[in-house]
Amino acid sequence: MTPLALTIGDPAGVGPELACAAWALSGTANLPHFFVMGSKRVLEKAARRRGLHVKVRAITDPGQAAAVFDTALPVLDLGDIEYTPGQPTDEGAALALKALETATALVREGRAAALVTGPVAKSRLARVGFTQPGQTEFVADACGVPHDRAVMMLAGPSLRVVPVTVHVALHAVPGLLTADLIETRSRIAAAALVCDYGIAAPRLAVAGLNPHAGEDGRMGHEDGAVVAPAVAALQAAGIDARGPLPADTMFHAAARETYDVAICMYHDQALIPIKALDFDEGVNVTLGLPIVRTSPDHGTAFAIAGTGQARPGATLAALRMAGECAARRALA
Ligand SMILES: NC(=O)C1=CN([C@@H]2O[C@H](COP(=O)(O)OP(=O)(O)OC[C@H]3O[C@@H](n4cnc5c(N)ncnc54)[C@H](O)[C@@H]3O)[C@@H](O)[C@H]2O)C=CC1
Ligand SMILES: NCC(=O)COP(=O)(O)O
Repeated sequence: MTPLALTIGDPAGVGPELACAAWALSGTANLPHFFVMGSKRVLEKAARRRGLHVKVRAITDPGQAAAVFDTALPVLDLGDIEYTPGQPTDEGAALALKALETATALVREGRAAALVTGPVAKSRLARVGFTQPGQTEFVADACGVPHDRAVMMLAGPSLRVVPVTVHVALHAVPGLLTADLIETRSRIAAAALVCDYGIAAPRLAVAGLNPHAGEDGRMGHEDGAVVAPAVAALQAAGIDARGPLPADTMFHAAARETYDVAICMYHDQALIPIKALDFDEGVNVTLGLPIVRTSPDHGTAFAIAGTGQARPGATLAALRMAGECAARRALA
């Protein structure tokens, strides 16, 4: 009954209200027990604004969450702040960062079963001392895992995708892509699909970088020079990998049946198809870590925070997936 730790995210975003909505739906959605790392007052205000009757109860230790969860949303309280939905502040970013740091430490210590991070705005966090490109790299650093071995995967009912390069400018992508990076990230993804998702022999579809996967070098050299050698190395290691495949025909329904994960060369090549297909159930999960970490696929959605329009599906899916992966690891 070790609970999951859910961070509140940026208080001005949709994180607090979705934490409350998830608790309110936890019975019907069959969610594992969780507690929020954040602010009792912020959660209470967010629930009220959304018209939810959620009792929020402060706990002092994750071990108390199970006894509280059936009647109230447990929170490890980091204090109150002034906040307005949709209007991010440095104070709010500092609370989000503190929640992330504290929750990550608790999961590392085994006092919470997995980390589920609420949405934060990276540009706001950077103003209060956050040095990493995203929460993925923050958690990797906390676990002592090099950034190239902490692999972002987005998973939904229709598709799983891994972006090999992530939060970098598009013009930098060709220079960053190496056969070694593609192979390393693909191997970590394949291993995680076995351990955390119970897929005995994962099938990897590796996208090309250029249109038509380079069209035999007429539309760019990277597919032949970088992606193809990575796929060959994966195959030589006994991994069921194919590619480089033209990315434009990888994501239609019949194509998706032929693989378990699409290895993509850059952020939008991966995230556009999954957010088009599975936005309301998409989970961002970090593979290759000693702890389980998931997150809803969406961001802070400042424009709709506090309006009641934010849909909770991705948060529910992130909690559920974290619980399932943690349970599978506990049994291994
Ligand atoms: N896991 C995380 O912490 C993530 C954080 N971000 C951050 O979020 C901030 C805003 O990013 P955007 O690109 O605008 O993405 P976003 O996901 O916040 O919003 C994109 C669009 O989707 C809508 N939307 C988002 N979540 C929704 C929900 N639960 N229900 C209904 N509609 C929803 C928004 O209203 C907006 O129209 C950025 O600062 C970015 O860094 C973005 C993605 C993931
Ligand atoms: N586009 C995905 C995203 O922004 C999530 O990043 P992270 O904070 O989970 O590293």
